[in-house]
Amino acid sequence: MMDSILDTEQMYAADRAAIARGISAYSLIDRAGVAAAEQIHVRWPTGKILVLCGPGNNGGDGYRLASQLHCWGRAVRVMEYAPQRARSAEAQAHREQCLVALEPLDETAFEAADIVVDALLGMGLQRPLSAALQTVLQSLQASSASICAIDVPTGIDGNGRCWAEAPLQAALTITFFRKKLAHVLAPSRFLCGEIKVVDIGLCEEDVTPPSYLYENQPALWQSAIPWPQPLQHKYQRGAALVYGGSEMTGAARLSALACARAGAGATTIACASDVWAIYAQSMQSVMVKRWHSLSQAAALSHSSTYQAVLIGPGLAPEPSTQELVMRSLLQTQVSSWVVDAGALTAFASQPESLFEGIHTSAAQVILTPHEGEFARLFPDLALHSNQKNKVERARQAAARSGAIVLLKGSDTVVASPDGRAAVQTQSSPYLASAGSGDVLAGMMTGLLAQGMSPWLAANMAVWMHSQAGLILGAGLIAEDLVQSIPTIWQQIGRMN
Ligand SMILES: NC(=O)C1=CN([C@@H]2O[C@H](COP(=O)(O)OP(=O)(O)OC[C@H]3O[C@@H](n4cnc5c(N)ncnc54)[C@H](O)[C@@H]3O)[C@@H](O)[C@H]2O)[C@@H](O)CC1
Ligand SMILES: Nc1ncnc2c1ncn2[C@@H]1O[C@H](COP(=O)(O)OP(=O)(O)O)[C@@H](O)[C@H]1O
Ligand SMILES: [K+]
Repeated sequence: MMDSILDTEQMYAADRAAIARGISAYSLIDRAGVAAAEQIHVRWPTGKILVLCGPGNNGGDGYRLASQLHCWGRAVRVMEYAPQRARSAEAQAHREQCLVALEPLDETAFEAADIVVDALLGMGLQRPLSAALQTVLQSLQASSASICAIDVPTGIDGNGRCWAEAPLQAALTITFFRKKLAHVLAPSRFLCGEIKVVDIGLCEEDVTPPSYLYENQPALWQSAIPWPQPLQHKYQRGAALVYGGSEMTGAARLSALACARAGAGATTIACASDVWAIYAQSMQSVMVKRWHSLSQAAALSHSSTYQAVLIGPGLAPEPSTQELVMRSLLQTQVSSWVVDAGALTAFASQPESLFEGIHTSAAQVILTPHEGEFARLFPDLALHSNQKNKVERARQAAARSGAIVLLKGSDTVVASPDGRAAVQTQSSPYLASAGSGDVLAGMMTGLLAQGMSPWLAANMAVWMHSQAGLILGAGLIAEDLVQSIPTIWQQIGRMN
């Protein structure tokens, strides 16, 4: 079973479940403090340590880890923020037992420390930081000390919401039991630096109901990889259809090549007859089929010739695209569909009709919007009009549309209507390049054509795409992503 990712509420609930089965709240802080001290000692074996303790249980962890580091002979100072504030009994107990002298917070001391441990505020943050605390964070950031955050860098809560003008940027973040949303979603993930998850005695059974949110890692889809079988011919490996546009013909070509390299045995581009020559001249392994009318185009996906269809890359966001999507999808016999780009924007004025089509269709659909396309289909769930986090927004969109929603970005989220969701946490900003999304959609279609379930194909494609971005790095263009797919397959092959 994969480790799940928790939101703040789920973490507090897991805490309560662990306490109910006999681990005391005092010992949770005890374990957290000792485990964090170990990590700090290993990462920075020498140097003067300053621990900043806040008024909550995050501060409780700070007192405990300071004592532990002191026992190991480290030079440690402890400074308190809001010491007079009422705290939990267990945080108070750890404060009283602290083996290091408690000093008032003094910003001039930051520069003298080699390592500053931020145990000011943790995931329980609920309101904007006071101006005084923001100033403390600013002087800490300006100092030359290495910053180690306990649970989360002060200024962001467990769900990744930012409550500070300038939250702290840590070099290392030590968190407990499981990663929280703040550790996987952008931009908070980038404030954490390296992230270490340590054990404090909680177990997956303490998370009830289960979170169903995971990091997108090979363990999620590895056992379902469609390796070709010795006796298969190309159509048994899987056939895919990619609808090509009439103006931006490059998009569908990139998608089709990525689809073929992802392993579809036969990939076909379908396009209007007047642009057939453009496609036919430039494609070799990919077949090109021409249609003369919209009904002919739609009919191509009414038979079971193909196992997967991709519609959208390079298609104009206009009524004819909307009509093509509806007419092809409603009567399709192809089980898996990817709807992307122009085919998403075509429904901007009436997203409900797309969702109705998806609910009515026999196909399983993956929608692959970036935030802009997402805002057109789900305006109330858009980034700046909804306070909810990206996982929640994608989950609601999936439930509403009946499709798997793959919401792109530096923290791509895949959410299924059944509630499962996954976040891609390792990626490359060089993927922000024209045509990169077309390659992603194509790879997904290739995996679907080979019979992978939409949930797994979506996640595997996102992972492969990110991996290609990480390997290629600076200078990559979408064509390179296509070229690198065999290397990614070799990498996956070596994992097995
Ligand atoms: N299983 C767990 O979740 C465990 C959590 N532990 C620690 O406990 C922390 C959570 O503890 P708490 O719930 O006490 O929360 P925090 O320590 O994060 O802080 C909450 C406290 O700060 C106050 N506060 C909230 N927003 C504020 C603001 N903007 N300015 C000033 N004060 C503010 C609150 O009134 C409360 O007193 C975690 O981050 C973690 O470090 C560990 O002790 C052990 C186990
Ligand atoms: N800053 C970033 N870091 C990592 N990946 C990114 C970043 N920005 C975009 N991407 C990825 O690059 C791809 C871009 O897709 P899309 O926006 O559809 O572009 P296009 O339409 O030009 O192909 C998506 O897979 C997205 O997740
Ligand atoms: K903290």
